[in-house]
Order: sequence, then C-alpha cells, then structure tokens
Amino acid sequence: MLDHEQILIRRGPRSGLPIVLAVHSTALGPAAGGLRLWHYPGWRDGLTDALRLSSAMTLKFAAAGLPSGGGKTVVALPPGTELDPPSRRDVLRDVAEVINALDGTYAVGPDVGTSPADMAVIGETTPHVFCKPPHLGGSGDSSPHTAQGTLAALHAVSHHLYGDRDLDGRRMTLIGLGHVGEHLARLLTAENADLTVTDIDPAKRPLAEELGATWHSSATILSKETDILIPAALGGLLTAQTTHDLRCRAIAGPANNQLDTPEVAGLLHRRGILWIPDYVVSAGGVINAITTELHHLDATQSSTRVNAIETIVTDLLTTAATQDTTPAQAGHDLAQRRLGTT
Ligand SMILES: NC(=O)c1ccc[n+]([C@@H]2O[C@H](COP(=O)([O-])OP(=O)(O)OC[C@H]3O[C@@H](n4cnc5c(N)ncnc54)[C@H](O)[C@@H]3O)[C@@H](O)[C@H]2O)c1
Repeated sequence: MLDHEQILIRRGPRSGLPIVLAVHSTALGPAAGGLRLWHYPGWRDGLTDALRLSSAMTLKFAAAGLPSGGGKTVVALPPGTELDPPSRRDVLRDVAEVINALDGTYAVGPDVGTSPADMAVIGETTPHVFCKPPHLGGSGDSSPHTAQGTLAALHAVSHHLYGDRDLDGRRMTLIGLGHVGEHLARLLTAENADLTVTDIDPAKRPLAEELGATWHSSATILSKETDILIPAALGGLLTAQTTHDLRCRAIAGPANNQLDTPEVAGLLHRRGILWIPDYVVSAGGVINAITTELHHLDATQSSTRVNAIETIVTDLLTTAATQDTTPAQAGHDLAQRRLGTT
C-alpha cells in the first residue's frame, strides 16, 4: 500500500541528476524535511531512502507536537560523482523548482550532504526553505539546538533511572564528536557529567583533552560500562549482535535510525536497557528551525519548545513503565494518536 501522499521524481533539467521529493503526510500541517545530497548505487535506492526518511519526519513532528508533516528530498548522486561549485548550484536550482511545483505543501532544510549555504541558493528560487544562514534571515546551523534537545532528553532519562535529573557525576558515553556531538560534549562537561567520548576520526581527540573527557577506542566503545550511551554518529549502530555487548542502563542520542531493525527495540527491552526513540531525542534542531522560521516564534519561545523534549521523554518513559511496553512503542502510539490514525 502506498503510505505517502505525494512522490515527485524528476531528472533535473540542468544537472541531469535524479531528484526524489517524498511528502509522507500533511495531516498535521505542511510537510518539512531535509535535502539529502548523497551517493547511492542507483536512483531507486535514493527513492527508498526518501520514503523511509519522510515517514520518520512525520513521526518526529507528531511526537514533538508540531503542526508540520513529514517530507524529504533526496538527490541520488551516482557513485564517485563529485560536484564542482557550478554543478552544485545547478542541482540546488533544480531542487528548488521541484519544491516550487508543490506550492507550499513542503519546505526544505539541510540534511546529510547539504548546509545552510545550500539553503541560501535554494532560497533564490523558492521561499519554501528553512535554515538559511542568519545573515539571510534563516536560523542557520541546527546542531546546537539538536544538542540542546538531546540534553533535555538525558535529563529525563536520568530522572527516570536515578530519581534525579542532575547529570553531575553521571557516567555518559558519547559516540561521535561531529557537529552535534561537540556541542553536546560541551553541554555535558558544563553539567559535570563523567564523560567518555569516541570518534573514528582521531583529529577529534584534542577536544576530549580540552574538555577533560576520557577518550576511548571506537572499536570497543559499546562494551564500555556506562550509565547512558549517547549515539551521535551514523545510523544502524544497534543490531541484534551489538545489543549483546552493551553495558549501559539506557541509550538516548541524536543519531538518526539507530536501530538496524525495529525488532532491536524489543531485544534492548528484554536486556533491561531503555532505548529512547531517536526521532524524539534528535528533534531539537528541526523544532528550532520550524518554530522560528515557519511559525514565527521568538528565540525564547522556541527554546522552550526544544526543552520540552524533557517532558515528552518523561511521559514516554512513564507510559512505557505503566503499560509494560517499550518507549519505542509508546512513542509510536503517541505519534499515531496525534496523527489520528489510531
Ligand atoms: N545536525 C543536526 O542538527 C542533526 C539533527 C537531527 C539528527 N542528526 C543526526 O545526528 C547524527 C550526528 O549529526 P552531525 O550533524 O553531528 O554529523 P557529523 O557528520 O558532523 O558528525 C558525525 C561524527 O561521527 C563520527 N563517526 C562516524 N562514524 C563513527 C563511528 N562508527 N564511531 C565513532 N564516530 C563515528 C564522524 O567522524 C563525525 O565526527 C547523525 O546521525 C545525524 O543524522 C543531526
């Protein structure tokens, strides 16, 4: 059954590249979601990714209580393709024209492979764009807000596990010191967490030293004993296999698509490990962008919405405990209720 409202697939007239724009749902409001400019074996793989990612955006907005729907755009670059600046501009103009064809049903922001600077180029052709650089009136880099929302989720988890939201001395293990990970590491250090960090990029190690965090090999990080594990790198980290290695009480991080398959949530539950849905934990960036740019809230109101992730996670954990289910199931049920599908 087709689960999506609209799927546009076009070969860009300037770039010749396949552009897939998927609108999963506008049940709660106009759709929004990032532009992924990434290498795929073929355009159909890009289509599969756009379908999956756009439905995840619907869940993200519904769980966050935002009046927006899920969408995503994927430009499927053939393997090995490098875009020089003029070619990149051509792709972005092609994408902007596809967005304009939807007449406000969908607005685009950055995702893997794109940045606020790319949104500025798209914004030359369509107004349906967010996260442009601040000097062009946008909210710019979303990663500080994603880190802020993740911190809010960690407060909720700490309170649930230990009866205290204070992170002072709490053992936290952070995987990935990229855009979000670095901001989060600084926030956790400011709260005196007992922080261990890792990254496959050894150039990140000086940051660990600067913050007084413990640096750990990425190869063995999952088996390190810790209170809360925070995935902030790539997806697919949690599999039936890696689940056996874990020595943590909970997992809450911003990395998208952490579970290899949905069944892994059940495996974690049976091992007594709380897993907080990634689409709830990682929502801070898009909450800030959408509320400030599309819903015109001021910075304080928007920050309050990002910090409300703490309440959302608290409610999910309470529901899961009282109904003897997983936070994953509780999150799914919450989103479906808001979407009016249950
Ligand atoms: N940037 C945002 O606002 C935002 C919003 C929502 C979700 N996310 C998700 O959060 C995650 C991090 O995003 P980001 O913008 O910081 O990305 P990024 O590319 O800046 O950082 C990722 C970091 O992870 C490291 N890494 C990759 N594989 C690793 C591994 N196996 N072990 C350890 N480290 C590894 C990389 O070297 C890099 O430093 C991604 O999954 C992203 O989809 C980001």
